[in-house]
Amino acid sequence: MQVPFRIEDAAGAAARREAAVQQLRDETGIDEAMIDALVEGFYARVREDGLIGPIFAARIADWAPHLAQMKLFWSSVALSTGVYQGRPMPKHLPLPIDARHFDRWLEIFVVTANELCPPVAAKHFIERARRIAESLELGVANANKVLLAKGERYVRPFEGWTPE
Ligand code: HEM
Repeated sequence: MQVPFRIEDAAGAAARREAAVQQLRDETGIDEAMIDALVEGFYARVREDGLIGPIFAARIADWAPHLAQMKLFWSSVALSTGVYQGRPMPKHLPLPIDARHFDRWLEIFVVTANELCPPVAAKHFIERARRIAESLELGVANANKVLLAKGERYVRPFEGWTPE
């Protein structure tokens, strides 16, 4: 039997989503200004980094749209606002990266989050960053025909390999 669509159901769902976002804001203290500062501060450091900076530099000519996307991404990830509509996985699969790059990415992220955010917010961001980094690393390994066991890291086999 088809259930008739009711306007008040949709309104109720939207209100519940809004309340859940508000609860996350209240619990973590995270807001758009904090996300802006984190994203700007993080990528300023990334661009200076000798290992991962060149990988970004080779692909991102105009940083403004990338930073804008990353602010939406972190709003969706940290506050469940749903404002990011992209798919990060396919963007990372062709990159010349492995465990060493993910470790450096996370190292910079942890330092930046701890510096710019209060402890509860930093912890919230960092937990999510770790989880996503792990899933991206699994995906990158898979794309290179390597199936990682739980907890195993992806290290590219060719020792002389350097990021382009
Ligand atoms: C080894 C570490 C990483 C490197 C070198 C890297 C590099 C890049 C590059 C070059 C792009 C732009 C790709 C393009 O537009 O074609 C990109 C996009 C993106 N990255 Fe990463 N990334 C890394 C790790 C991560 C992690 C751990 C996260 C999340 C926690 C992340 C989130 C994103 C997102 C959301 C986008 C796509 C934004 C969009 O929709 O346009 N990245 N990354």
